[in-house]
Amino acid sequence: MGTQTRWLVATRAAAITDWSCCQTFRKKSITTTVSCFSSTTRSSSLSCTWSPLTTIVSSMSYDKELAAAKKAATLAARLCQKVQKALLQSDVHSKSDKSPVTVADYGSQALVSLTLERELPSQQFSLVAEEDSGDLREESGQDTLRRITALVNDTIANEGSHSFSILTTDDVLKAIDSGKSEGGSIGRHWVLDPIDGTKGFVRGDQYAIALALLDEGKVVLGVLACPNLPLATIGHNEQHSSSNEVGCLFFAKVGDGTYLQALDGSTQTKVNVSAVDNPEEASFFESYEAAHSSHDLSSTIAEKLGVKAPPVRIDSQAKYGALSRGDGAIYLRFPHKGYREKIWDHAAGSIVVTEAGGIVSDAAGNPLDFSKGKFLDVDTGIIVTNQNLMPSLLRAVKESLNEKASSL
Ligand SMILES: Nc1ncnc2c1ncn2[C@@H]1O[C@H](COP(=O)(O)OS(=O)(=O)O)[C@@H](OP(=O)(O)O)[C@H]1O
Ligand SMILES: [Mg+2]
Ligand SMILES: [Mg+2]
Ligand SMILES: [Mg+2]
Repeated sequence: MGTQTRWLVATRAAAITDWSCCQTFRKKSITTTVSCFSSTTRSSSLSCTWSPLTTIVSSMSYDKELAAAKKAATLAARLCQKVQKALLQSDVHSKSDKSPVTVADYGSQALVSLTLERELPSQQFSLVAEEDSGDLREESGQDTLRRITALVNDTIANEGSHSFSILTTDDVLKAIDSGKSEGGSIGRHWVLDPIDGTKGFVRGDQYAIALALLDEGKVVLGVLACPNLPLATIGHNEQHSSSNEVGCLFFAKVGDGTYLQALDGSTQTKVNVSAVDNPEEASFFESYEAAHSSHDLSSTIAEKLGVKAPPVRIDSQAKYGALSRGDGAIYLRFPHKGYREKIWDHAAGSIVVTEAGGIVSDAAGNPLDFSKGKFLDVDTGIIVTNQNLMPSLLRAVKESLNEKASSL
């Protein structure tokens, strides 16, 4: 069975998997040794320079923050699983930009925001998140708001924790709206995509709850909960579990590597990006939705590079997670003209990949800058790969973009 077919089988199987089994919610104390990056440990042909600020940032432990983020993302994943299993057409709405939003996007955002505030009570809380409560405050949004409130209360009740009292619709609106921060280069900001890949979620395919922390404009930790992603590696690398289990939690902290554990909290494994250096042996990821990334351009780049395998198309930052454990070696993302990338679509994914030894840059080889507010201003697109392949990937991207420009 080809890689892509296996993916489709795995993701379809994931969608029909019964998730009613109880997930243990263990509070783990994470004992980690924080090491500082030096330019030699992450050397590459790209300008991956680590400023003194980065050194200061990487010397902090962020242990409490990571534990809170894992808890928040896991809880939100449970809510999403419940909704995806029983998704009703009436649960899916259109935002003003015509993109879909569901009760689970709102519920996930409310739960993450409430959990972070509860777990880190002494810290000033700033959250940059995708959703806002505007539509839920309209008369027409009242039923949906009640449904979201019930979902959030149910999920908290099933957790068995008594530290939340029953939430009202107002509490839920406030929790959603605490995601209105603008971010920036000063202080700490959480960055949340409550469901990344909403289209995939609605289709019954891949999606991710993506949560990251910025400190002075740098991503210092990231968590990606991917409830439908098989725990077993897909593609050629068979070093991970060979079970049919789905539900991955990837997490990374600056200077400390990237780890993967099952969403039910099983033992964690350190992961690394693929070390492949021959493009003929590499496979690449791209958006499932052709409207989100030019499949034609990716195909030209892959051909120039010498990649033989067909693209692996999956929704959401699950692509970053899969790449961080070596399922594929390249991720190409070329949005169509006029689209501006948002920080919540890449913050968690980028640290998950870089801490696993990979490189994330724009199409010109510049590192992504998360310090400018909600938007990521990237040159043309985003490319991700390992250190071996990046120089030739950059050349292939440059040539393909030049050819495209001269053909217009
Ligand atoms: N036109 C356009 N171009 C590029 N990107 C867009 C566009 N429209 C939306 N989005 C963003 O894409 C996010 C989904 O991520 P992916 O593209 O990786 O997923 S997919 O495979 O296409 O489903 C998706 O994230 P969610 O809204 O969280 O699902 C959007 O932020
Ligand atoms: Mg998104
Ligand atoms: Mg989203
Ligand atoms: Mg969206």
